[in-house]
Amino acid sequence: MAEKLSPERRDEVLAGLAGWRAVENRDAIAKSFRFADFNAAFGFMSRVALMAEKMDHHPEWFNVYNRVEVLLSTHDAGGLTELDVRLARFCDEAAG
Ligand SMILES: C[C@H](O)[C@H](O)[C@H]1CNC2=NC(N)=NC(=O)C2=N1
Repeated sequence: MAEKLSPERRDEVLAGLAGWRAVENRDAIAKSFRFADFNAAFGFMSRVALMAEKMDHHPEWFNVYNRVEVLLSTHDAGGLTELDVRLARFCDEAAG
């Protein structure tokens, strides 16, 4: 199982991930993505979903029309791990 990030690594990760923020009262990161329309938002979600399955690491997310709120945390570890960092980077790539 992946290990929780050290406080130092957590700070470093947050500084390096544009638009991602620490979630209050939870060891997790979140970002709000906005797209041109629902089609673009759902395309993004499809790309992330396929990667999430491959990684066996899944986002918590919420979609309304062109907006996708993504929250990442490793449930098995009870907090942030390198798996979340990897999926966050993929989300940024998949958003274009
Ligand atoms: C049983 C299964 O492997 C686990 O529930 C996986 C699936 N996807 C997961 N996704 C996330 N974000 N965290 C997990 O701990 C996790 N665990």
